[in-house]
Amino acid sequence: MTALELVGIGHGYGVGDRRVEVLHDISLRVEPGELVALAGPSGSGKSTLCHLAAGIESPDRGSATLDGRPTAATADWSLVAVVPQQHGLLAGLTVEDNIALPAHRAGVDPGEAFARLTAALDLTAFARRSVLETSLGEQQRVAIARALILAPRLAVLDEPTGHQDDDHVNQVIGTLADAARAGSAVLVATHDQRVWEVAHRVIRLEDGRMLD
Ligand SMILES: Nc1ncnc2c1ncn2[C@@H]1O[C@H](COP(=O)(O)OP(=O)(O)OP(=O)(O)O)[C@@H](O)[C@H]1O
Repeated sequence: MTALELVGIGHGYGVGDRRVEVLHDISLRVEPGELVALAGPSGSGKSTLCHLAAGIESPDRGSATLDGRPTAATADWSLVAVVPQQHGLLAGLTVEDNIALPAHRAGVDPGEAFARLTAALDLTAFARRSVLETSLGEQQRVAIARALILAPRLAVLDEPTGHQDDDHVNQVIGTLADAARAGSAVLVATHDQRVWEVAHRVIRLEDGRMLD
């Protein structure tokens, strides 16, 4: 069964003279176990499509569904987990509390997944530190670990290698590939060719339209 299904998506911002149409007639499926990369120039609409796919916003036209339900109605990290460009971490919490938050909210023991993800993403050494005392690259990996801790049905990640050096890029890519192998549908907006190379498919956007 298709996990994520986007059908005829159109979306824009603003009203009247200031209205900007950003996405035009986007249809896309991401199956469980599939890693799909979303490529395209700056401003082509990748982040907007991520927001719609993850249900952060509802599309003006068309539909975005996960297992047949609008993603916008899904406030459950085991179904849809997101790594936004700004990471969205809770500044008052430690690294480990940020990562474990979805598990704690769901009443699930973060145990094995927490240990696996913190090791895979090189986060173990400073797990007890406040996220305010970590680098941007470390914060990005914390957000990735948090998104994957409940092995979500759908993970949507916006430029998840953007703040990483080569070694950590490889760790991030390996972690995303593992998540897909474990059955998540993974959608990644990225300029990073190294992510395109491991993706099952690369979808290209230009001026808000999908290229063939
Ligand atoms: N809240 C908003 N209000 C008005 N315009 C917006 C808003 N958010 C995005 N846009 C515009 O929508 C277009 C697509 O933006 P989007 O962030 O989706 O592109 P992107 O492909 O992710 O770019 P980048 O690679 O630079 O992150 C851009 O022209 C942008 O200026």
